[in-house]
Amino acid sequence: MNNFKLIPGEHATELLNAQAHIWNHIFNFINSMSLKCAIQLEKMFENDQEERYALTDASRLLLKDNPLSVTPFLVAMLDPVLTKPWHFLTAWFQNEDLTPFDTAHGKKFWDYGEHEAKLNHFFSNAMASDARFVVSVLIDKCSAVFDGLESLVDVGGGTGTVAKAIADAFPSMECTVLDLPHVVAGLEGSKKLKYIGGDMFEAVPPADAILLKWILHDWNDEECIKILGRCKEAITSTDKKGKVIIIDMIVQNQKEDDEDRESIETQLFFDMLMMVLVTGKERNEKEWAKLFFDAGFSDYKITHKLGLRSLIEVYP
Ligand SMILES: C[S@@+](CC[C@H](N)C(=O)[O-])C[C@H]1O[C@@H](n2cnc3c(N)ncnc32)[C@H](O)[C@@H]1O
Ligand SMILES: O=c1cc(-c2ccc(O)c(O)c2)oc2c(O)c(O)ccc12
Repeated sequence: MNNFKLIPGEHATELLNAQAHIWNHIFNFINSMSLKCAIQLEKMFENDQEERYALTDASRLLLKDNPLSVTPFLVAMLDPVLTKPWHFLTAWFQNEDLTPFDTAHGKKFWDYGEHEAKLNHFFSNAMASDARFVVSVLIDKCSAVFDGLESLVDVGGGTGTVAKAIADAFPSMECTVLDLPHVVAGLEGSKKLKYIGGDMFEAVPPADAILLKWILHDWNDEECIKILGRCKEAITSTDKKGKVIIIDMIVQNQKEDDEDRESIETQLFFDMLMMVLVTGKERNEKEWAKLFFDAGFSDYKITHKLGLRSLIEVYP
């Protein structure tokens, strides 16, 4: 193997560029890890009291004390428990395990969370920080979605960040959070806000509206149809016909121009994340529509863009 030309002369420049390009891909994870380090050292992203410089919007979202901070999400996603499964993608493609998370840890994500307080805590904080962000935009920009509703159940509503904010903003609405018993254990409700420990695959309490924020992307089509079926029962159990309100991504179609490249790439990162941690995926509009009709709904309306996610109202 020592007598052939490794690099044909005329292609040397192209090959060196290709090598540099691959190096960039190899070390992409250094971006994530350096960001995590900077956050943990709490050295950067300080507000400058003397206003010599201004923070960008992105830096502001990394401030520890900003209620809308994305830092809890970063801390959870880059914890070794959630990065380890990526080393098991190849093994998972060749075995029968449900997810790479199972292959790495020997159990499902939610069984792990139930028994490991640390993951449960990181994950709850990550979800709550996003929930604060989204619900403030929702109440500010999309309040018409809640017009005329007397009751709402936030299915998989976690520790109740969204339901609490909705109950405060619309005092005539009765809000309920349904989540797994270990998630809502010990949480105190109020007159306008109830917590129910249960299983959304079994039953969803009746209401005018069911909210599913960041739920359906965690599950495969068959599982989603079951959840949506329970939601449909919940909004049609009286003679009043309610609606399901979904907040999740609608994967954009690839376009010719570069404008939406980063957005689509981020949506596809989430698609991979859902495959690695749980049994879910991100869906395009056609795939969403099929889910709704397969679950027995008759119509849907995509009303608002919430960054990379959308608000979808689904009608029985
Ligand atoms: C990705 S989190 C989304 C939390 C919240 N909706 C938000 O967007 O901030 C998914 C939630 O679904 C809950 N969950 C998972 N399986 C469930 C089940 N079978 N019944 C009810 N809730 C469930 C989890 O505990 C978790 O709180
Ligand atoms: O690590 C994750 C795990 C889950 C998840 C865990 C337990 C469940 O019972 C469930 O239904 C979903 O969902 C995520 C998610 O939805 C994200 O957007 C980002 C990360 C995750």
